[in-house]
Amino acid sequence: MILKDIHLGNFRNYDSLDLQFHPKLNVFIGRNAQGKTNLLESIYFLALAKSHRTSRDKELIQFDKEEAYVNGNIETSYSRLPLSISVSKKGKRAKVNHMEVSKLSQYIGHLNTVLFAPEDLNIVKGSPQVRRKFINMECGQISKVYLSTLSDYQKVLNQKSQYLKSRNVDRVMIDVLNEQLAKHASVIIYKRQHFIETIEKFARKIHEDISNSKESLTIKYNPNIKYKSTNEKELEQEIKAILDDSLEKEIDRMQTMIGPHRDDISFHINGFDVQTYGSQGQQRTTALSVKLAELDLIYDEVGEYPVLLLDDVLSELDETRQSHLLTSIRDRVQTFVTTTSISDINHAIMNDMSSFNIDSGKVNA
Ligand SMILES: Nc1ncnc2c1ncn2[C@@H]1O[C@H](COP(=O)(O)OP(=O)(O)OP(=O)(O)O)[C@@H](O)[C@H]1O
Repeated sequence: MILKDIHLGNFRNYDSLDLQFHPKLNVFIGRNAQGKTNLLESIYFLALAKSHRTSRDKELIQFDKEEAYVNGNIETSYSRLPLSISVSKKGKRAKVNHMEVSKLSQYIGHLNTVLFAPEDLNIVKGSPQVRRKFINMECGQISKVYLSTLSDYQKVLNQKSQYLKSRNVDRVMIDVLNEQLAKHASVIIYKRQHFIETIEKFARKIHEDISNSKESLTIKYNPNIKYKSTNEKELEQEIKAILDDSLEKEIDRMQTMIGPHRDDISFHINGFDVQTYGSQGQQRTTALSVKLAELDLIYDEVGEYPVLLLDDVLSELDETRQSHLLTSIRDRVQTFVTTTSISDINHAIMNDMSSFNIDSGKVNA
């Protein structure tokens, strides 16, 4: 999938902008606060009808203007499609092939993107909560069953928490809730395990490419419930038994203590834990590889690679890693990358890409 061009109007610090893109690599170069991330954000907005930086759409509209819009043409192996999205005080309007759609769900999904932003480093460095959120989002994208089971699990878990906080704990009720929790937990654990195996396969290959085969990445699932079962039905019974065993402790502490809401994953390079022992560059490469594995997941799902948006990743990687990243990815995936300096880009790559110099919301191609 390729984004051929884009047209912005009153979007952030861009009054009006028309750009034609390179099918492989596009580099947005500029000093701080000139509009590089704004441009990536506009592509993200064109794809998903929302920003990756803010939940308040109004921030996208240029100061003192009424409406912001982004238009673009995408090309897949079998079609060419104009997309258009705008935001004003009245809300958002989206068009596919010049036809307005009544629901944004009819709009989203035509342009697929994967974005890597500096805060994605938290997948490696952050708390288990950040990693669970990452797994939930990724698993949810490829499995509707996962999403609905997770939501059911959370509802029952909240109910159980309420019961555990009451003075006279209703054990019969908790037993019923534990049965439901065991059923949902077994599905969640199985899906997570499968997802982590899949993502590890892709991420390991990407990490190997970026590190020039010097590092071998593994991803370990660390479920909170240490189970032995080898199928989902057995697992459900095993979880129920574990929950029964923990009941007295949970009543004592007045909180739920066991289950996939306390799961985590860990990343290892050549056997060592990246969060504890990895250098900045290794942590960044790991986060990048894990996030870029999404490219392959989407390819498996829809048969086309999404476009890749890389915000401010080059400065943290040495020249070898940068050039391996850009050369291994751009032949498969149209890539957009921001950087403060052209010297960050390897010379061999510069012959086959487009660069855009960005200065106060103006662009020189
Ligand atoms: N709604 C808006 N209207 C006008 N200008 C805006 C709006 N929102 C942000 N800006 C301006 O956009 C600029 C920031 O752009 P952006 O975040 O793209 O920077 P950048 O080039 O990626 O910088 P850095 O290298 O520091 O990350 C700031 O000057 C900010 O004032």
